[in-house]
Amino acid sequence: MSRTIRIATRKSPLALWQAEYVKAELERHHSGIKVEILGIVSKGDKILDAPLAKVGGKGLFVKELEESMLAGDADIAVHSMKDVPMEFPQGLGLAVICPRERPTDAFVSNHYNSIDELPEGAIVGTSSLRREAQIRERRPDLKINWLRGNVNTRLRKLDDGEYDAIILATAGLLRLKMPERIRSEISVDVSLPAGGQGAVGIECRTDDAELIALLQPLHDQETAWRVTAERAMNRRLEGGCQVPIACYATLNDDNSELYLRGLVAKPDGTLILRDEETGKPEDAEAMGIKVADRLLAAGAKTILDAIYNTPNA
Ligand SMILES: NCc1[nH]cc(CCC(=O)O)c1CC(=O)O
Repeated sequence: MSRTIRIATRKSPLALWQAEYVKAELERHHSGIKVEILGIVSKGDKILDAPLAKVGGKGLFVKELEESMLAGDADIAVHSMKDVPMEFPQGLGLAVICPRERPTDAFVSNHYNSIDELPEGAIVGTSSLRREAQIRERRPDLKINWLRGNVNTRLRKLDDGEYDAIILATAGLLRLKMPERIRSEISVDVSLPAGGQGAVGIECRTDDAELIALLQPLHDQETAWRVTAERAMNRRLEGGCQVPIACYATLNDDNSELYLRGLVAKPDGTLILRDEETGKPEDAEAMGIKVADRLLAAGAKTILDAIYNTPNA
């Protein structure tokens, strides 16, 4: 088939890696198609000194890519599933979820090997309330400082000595070919990942059946079941990646059982509500909702309302 597929992407190194990955996979599966990458500079990439919520919120990056597809300038957008909002605009939808990279958080430091090795009062950089809460629960003595920017910027700030350690997604460091930066992978028992972390999704117009068919070989059903459960939980809790919510699902060896763990935390780590559910992969969505509802009943709503009502969040 001779068709050109245009990929809209942010121009950060990670976003470009994801776009190049999808381009290579599409070319591998379909000889004869052309794939072009259309880099879009986002407002969120230009304004780095303000909390993301103030520049337009968690969905800002995605919205600009969606506009280019709706305008007909691009055919697909490639997203990190962790950053994709729960609802899609009219006419757009998620066509494919690609195989997941390692979903863990990574401990990155030039002096220490793990959270437990950090000396008392050490400074840890992260701007994820999810990571902050879980670190504080384990190590209330540590100082957690704000850290934004793309992966390279964050690493430079670490190297400049502003932090004793920083926390980044393992997947990002592996994709950017910096495995040596990972001093240790943080166990999911210590830092439960964000919903969708490590997975890449492809969004396109829902009326483009030919394109959706071309994308199908990139789909990974195991990742899709896991991410579906995680996102269902997030959706019920109305959480994006700017809230202290973690959710992580795994499959057993023969894919007969899906195991979902979730938590909602006070950012200061003094209260972390945890819940879990086991079920059939086909019931992923219902499992996510069930865990979320139990967390809400246990007090998650009070925690989340307090965060949404904090002016600087
Ligand atoms: N919040 C930003 C973000 N969104 C996706 C990744 C990379 C890993 C992934 O695809 O989940 C990262 C970087 C990070 O959290 O360190």
